[in-house]
Amino acid sequence: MTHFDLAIIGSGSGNSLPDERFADMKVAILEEGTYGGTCLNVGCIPTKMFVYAAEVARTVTGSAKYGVDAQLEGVRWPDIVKRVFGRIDPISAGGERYRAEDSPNTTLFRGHATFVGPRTLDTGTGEVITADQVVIAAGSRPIIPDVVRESGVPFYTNNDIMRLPELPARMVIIGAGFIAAEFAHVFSALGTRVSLIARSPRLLRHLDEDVSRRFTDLAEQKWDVHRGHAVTAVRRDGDGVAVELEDGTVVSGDVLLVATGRQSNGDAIGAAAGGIDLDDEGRVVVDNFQRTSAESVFALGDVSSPYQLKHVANHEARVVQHNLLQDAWKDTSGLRASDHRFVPAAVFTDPQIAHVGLTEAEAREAGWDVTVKVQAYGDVAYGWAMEDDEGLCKVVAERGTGRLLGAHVIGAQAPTVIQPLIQAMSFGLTAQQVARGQYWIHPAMPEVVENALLGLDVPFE
Ligand SMILES: Cc1cc2nc3c(=O)[nH]c(=O)nc-3n(C[C@H](O)[C@H](O)[C@H](O)COP(=O)(O)OP(=O)(O)OC[C@H]3O[C@@H](n4cnc5c(N)ncnc54)[C@H](O)[C@@H]3O)c2cc1C
Ligand SMILES: NC(=O)c1ccc[n+]([C@@H]2O[C@H](COP(=O)([O-])OP(=O)(O)OC[C@H]3O[C@@H](n4cnc5c(N)ncnc54)[C@H](O)[C@@H]3O)[C@@H](O)[C@H]2O)c1
Repeated sequence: MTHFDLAIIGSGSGNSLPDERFADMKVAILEEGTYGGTCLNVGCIPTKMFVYAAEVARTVTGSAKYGVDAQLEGVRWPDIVKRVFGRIDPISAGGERYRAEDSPNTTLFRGHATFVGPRTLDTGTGEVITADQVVIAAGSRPIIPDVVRESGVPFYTNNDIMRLPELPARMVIIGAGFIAAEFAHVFSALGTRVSLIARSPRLLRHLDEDVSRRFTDLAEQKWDVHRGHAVTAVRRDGDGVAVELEDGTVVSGDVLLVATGRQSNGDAIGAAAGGIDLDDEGRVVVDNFQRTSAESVFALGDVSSPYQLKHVANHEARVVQHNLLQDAWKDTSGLRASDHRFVPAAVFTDPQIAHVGLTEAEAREAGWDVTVKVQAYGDVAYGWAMEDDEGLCKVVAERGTGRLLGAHVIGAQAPTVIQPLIQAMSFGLTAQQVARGQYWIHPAMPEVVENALLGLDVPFE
């Protein structure tokens, strides 16, 4: 049985752990799927490359209101796919080569890893290994509702939808969260008729209600949206698929995309044998230092985090990287802790959406004396330039003190527009300090943030 200093399950965020500080350690990386994990291969990066192409198409189809007449003559789907994966696949292959062939201290095991004892792993390749320290970075996988799985009808997830050989004429999407909203935008903008099935009355229902409502209204103008009903049956319909809802509606399409949430892979790593506790949802339980219940075993990213976001996985990886080099179970004084106070997220749909902190409802529920300002993109100069009648920036703060509690943006470049508010919250700046303690470039889009802050019920000089 080979012994390692460090074993890492998962080559997504786990791949970034061994840097020059680990050069003297004997490291094992265990990966069962495509090297580089979700974000690189089937998540953030390819989706945003498709989103960019979709936005180029939308710019053309929406140009007339600026007095520019243009027509979208066609979309070369195979070329779009080639552009995306022509860039990504070599990165994955290069990363794998680097670890497998060019890193003398690293051994790559290509199989499904499971704990068979404390810090003892069956690599899924016929070999069992032990390690002084283990990092579980095993990520998450799509949840497939029984009604879909048991139907036997072919369906796609984010794992394969981006490699369709041709652009489908009609697509049915089950789900109304991040992935559904992003792919609905991509395929619709490129010419597919998109039907979206939401079991809740609002799309992206976890977001602030003003944003979720605005998004739902706009989505209904572009897509065939069915809200508030569960799926009761899924069946083949010629070469395509028919999805039946509890109110009797039948929604048909050529392909079915399932986007109904993601489940931690913590349930598939033999956690009990490794002495690793899981929570009720199958996530690996970790403390602030990313330590699991098993001594010398850390976890990070989707396998243990409720956030399921790459910037969170990256942050936790930096924490684990530091803590691996300390005596983490004997002395916590030198350890780093993860900071989950203000985790932002963005949905790269149409329009883009970004948020950080509490929704208005959450802030009121938590007992804050809340002041809120909703500022329309269309009320600032850059919004005029864009003829924008969709976007808004909502800021939630404590009345009087100006303590920032949350920010919610829907509109062009929302993930960029919101960044000053993420920064302000992270560094403890008040609404007054952010609004009046700096210049805001005129007439740039962030003026929508400045005006939202100035509209709060807090004292400005
Ligand atoms: C379609 C989509 C779009 C997304 N877009 C964004 C975005 O725009 N911004 C953002 O912040 N986040 C986004 N995310 C979320 C982001 O991709 C994840 O939060 C992030 O990739 C998680 O990283 P990780 O390292 O925890 O897991 P992963 O990257 O999933 O890595 C886990 C690896 O472990 C391997 N593995 C699992 N179990 C085992 C085992 N037992 N043995 C061996 N190997 C194993 C898997 O094959 C995988 O390669 C998106 C996700 C999806 C699905
Ligand atoms: N831009 C980004 O940062 C980004 C993009 C994509 C994914 N992600 C991450 O990946 C995670 C997973 O994305 P997702 O969209 O699959 O999950 P999600 O949690 O965002 O949305 C799941 C959706 O599926 C619905 N749903 C669940 N079970 C259902 C069922 N049985 N029938 C019908 N509808 C059902 C839910 O009501 C919800 O609308 C996200 O939560 C996010 O953390 C992030």
